[in-house]
Amino acid sequence: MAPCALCMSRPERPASPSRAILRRPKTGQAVCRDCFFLAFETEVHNTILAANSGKGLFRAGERIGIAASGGKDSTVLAHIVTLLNERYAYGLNLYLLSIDEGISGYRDDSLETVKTNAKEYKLPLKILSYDDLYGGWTMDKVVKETGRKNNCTYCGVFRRQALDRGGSVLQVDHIVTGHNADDMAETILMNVLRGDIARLERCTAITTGKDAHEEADGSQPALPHVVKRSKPFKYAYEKEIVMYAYFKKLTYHSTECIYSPTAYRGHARALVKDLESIRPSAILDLIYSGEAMSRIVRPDSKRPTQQLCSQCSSMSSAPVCQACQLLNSLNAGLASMQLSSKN
Ligand SMILES: Nc1ncnc2c1ncn2[C@@H]1O[C@H](COP(=O)(O)OP(=O)(O)OP(=O)(O)O)[C@@H](O)[C@H]1O
Repeated sequence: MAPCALCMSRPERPASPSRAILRRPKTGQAVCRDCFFLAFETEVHNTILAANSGKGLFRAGERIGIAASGGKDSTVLAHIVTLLNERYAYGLNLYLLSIDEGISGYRDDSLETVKTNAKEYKLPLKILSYDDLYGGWTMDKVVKETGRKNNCTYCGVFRRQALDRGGSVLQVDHIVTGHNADDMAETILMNVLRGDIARLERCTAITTGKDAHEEADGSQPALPHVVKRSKPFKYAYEKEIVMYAYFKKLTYHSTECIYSPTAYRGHARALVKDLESIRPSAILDLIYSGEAMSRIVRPDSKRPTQQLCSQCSSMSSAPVCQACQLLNSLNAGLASMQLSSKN
């Protein structure tokens, strides 16, 4: 390959620049390994600094739970947040938080990877399981009961709540997830295709839950503390995350979930990948379009009032939270009927 484009573009251009060993999927530049690492890390750092209208993603002293599944995205996330926290002295206290959904032959293996990562990065790890949290309803049992059609709905709703509960156990202020630019583009596309424009604000935001329950005068209401969620990889391409993990030789689990993806998300994913192969900027363009559309619809969209779930006391937009509604239908043996009547 040619000389590294980034070495060549430096003001103190080296006499013998390194040879490029890869072409960046995001920019098309041919770069050497070290410049790729630095560019990728710096872009994530810049995303962190610029987030939330320039206020930044983190505050010094925050306790951060890194949602770690053992897959490529969250493994690279744990590596990079640890590295940037040291390099730029963010002053964060980092923890790994994993949810065992009870998917044998998949999550049990990937959690072993998280345990290895916890040792490698010297981070405390907390694992919570659906089995314990949801009265024995592991995903293996849910799938037996409901079939393969709606299983991702159960898993997604349960995981969201499980991460919140894990956040409370660890007393973290903030959970970061490994959702990447491809995930964002997919979700935006799905919401647009469903005509669900009101959801764009939430799905394009880098941080959700932030100050969501703060009163207009700045005082805090009597509701419990809401753990913020952020996506530092919002603009990071999946292909670059994979390359980073590969060239850094990070330990991660590379098997796809045996129950995913759902048909609709699978089609959206395939469409995004097709568009990316024709025009790599399609992923970022979709995100920018989603952000722009969400700014336009924001004045009309009403946020549902938050309250405590009457069953489990977690935050909810309805008297009974979605996780408890799903759990109730499972316990009553009505699971497949209720979800299919909604679809
Ligand atoms: N079981 C889990 N425990 C903790 N965090 C999870 C778990 N599953 C998913 N997450 C978090 O949600 C993010 C997105 O999950 P999803 O299943 O969509 O991702 P993925 O693209 O396969 O990510 P990864 O490569 O990190 O597994 C993950 O990067 C991780 O931060």
